[in-house]
Amino acid sequence: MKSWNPNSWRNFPIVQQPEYPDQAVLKSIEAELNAAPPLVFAEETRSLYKSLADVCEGKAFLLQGGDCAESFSDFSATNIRDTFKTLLQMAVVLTYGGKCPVVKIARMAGQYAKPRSSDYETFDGVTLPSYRGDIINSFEFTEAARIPDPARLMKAYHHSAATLNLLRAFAQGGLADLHQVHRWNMSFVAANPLRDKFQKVADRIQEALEFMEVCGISSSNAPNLRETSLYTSHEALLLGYEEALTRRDHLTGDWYDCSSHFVWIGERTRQLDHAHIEFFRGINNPIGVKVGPGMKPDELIELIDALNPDNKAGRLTLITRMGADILPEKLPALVRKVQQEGRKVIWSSDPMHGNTEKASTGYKTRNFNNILTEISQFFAVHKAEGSYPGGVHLEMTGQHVTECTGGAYGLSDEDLAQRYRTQCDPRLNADQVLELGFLIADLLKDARAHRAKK
Ligand SMILES: O=C[C@H](O)[C@H](O)COP(=O)(O)O
Ligand SMILES: C=C(OP(=O)(O)O)C(=O)O
Ligand SMILES: [Mn+2]
Repeated sequence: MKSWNPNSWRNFPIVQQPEYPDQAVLKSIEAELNAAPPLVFAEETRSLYKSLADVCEGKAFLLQGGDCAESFSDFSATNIRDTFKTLLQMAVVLTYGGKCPVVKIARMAGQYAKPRSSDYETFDGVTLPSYRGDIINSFEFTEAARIPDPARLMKAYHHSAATLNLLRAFAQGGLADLHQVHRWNMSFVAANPLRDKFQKVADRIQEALEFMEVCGISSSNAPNLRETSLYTSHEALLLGYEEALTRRDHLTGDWYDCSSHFVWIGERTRQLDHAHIEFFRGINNPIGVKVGPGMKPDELIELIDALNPDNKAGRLTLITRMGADILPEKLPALVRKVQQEGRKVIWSSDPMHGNTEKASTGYKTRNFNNILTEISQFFAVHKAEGSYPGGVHLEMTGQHVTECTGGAYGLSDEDLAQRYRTQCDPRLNADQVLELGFLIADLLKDARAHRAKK
């Protein structure tokens, strides 16, 4: 491999980075971070890599989800717990309905940096620099709040550490025990028909557990029933932060970005000759890259070669985010090319970012039907091309928000004002996630039956 260092990205062009007024302060905080303990261990990252190799080979399904932008003000045990439960609930629906193991990756414990379409935003005639995520500046709409502040790197690190600590406790300390399956329901509406549907799944699982207990298999002797693996991820946009948390693993001598288990490159920063590709090629984490409608088949192969030159299963997840209308036109050629060239990748569908629209009431929103349509089209293309639809990537929360329209409750443009809380993009709420979970489970079951016949 061409020589690489955690800081070699600094010799490449880069976009979507803040301009800090005081470079000396930035340097000293980056040094402080570099001396701080890693957030994750390389060995954990390697187990995720292995699980993702299973996804790549069609033996498991990837569920990745969480906030568009985590925020310091929403940081609380309740919010972390509720998003965790929502992810678990969706995972159990997919595992049960799709008859398939599910690898769970949260967009949590580090999802603090945001690329923006525009450097400035205007409200009521006032124009200020855009909000770029809590690791960079503040959401508050004042001139002072929008100045990038390096102290926020340290704050993001500590918030990530505390979030991760709680997620590990939930995953291993009892809440994820399958016997707790009834407690994972986050539906807000008592009359939700899907609530009953979920209760039925939970009852069937409970019955199976009781039967297994009679046979001598219980939480006390079967760790798989008692605990789960939940990994973390974020868009590694702010490379100064990522560099500071990149460490050489003592066991293998390889470099890992220890800010989270999985990191991805966003649609706006994946230029082949730019800094993000340089940084990512040298870290040994499993990684992702967003693939929008502008991607060309040859360019995709170049990107894959840059990021996964050894063609390892599990290393690279292509997260397509095309838009419901455009996907059927653009995705087939990309899939065909990757198949022809024999590249091992995971195909995951982000049905959120290509379907953002402005509601008549002015809110940035996404419609449930468009989200579902993009996912259905994604499954249909992979069925036609003989490839494996390996996962979904969702912006979602366990909070009772009204940010995406549609779904079983038919949220309208007018309803959005009730609980519109996001600091960046609109998220699915727990009811909408559950609904989507059942629909994806059917698609997954069909995809797996189709593959089994081949
Ligand atoms: O989360 C993704 C991007 O940061 C987000 O979609 C950009 O939003 P904007 O178009 O409002 O800048
Ligand atoms: C920035 C994001 O997406 P994209 O890079 O696909 O626009 C995101 O996932 O929040
Ligand atoms: Mn987003």
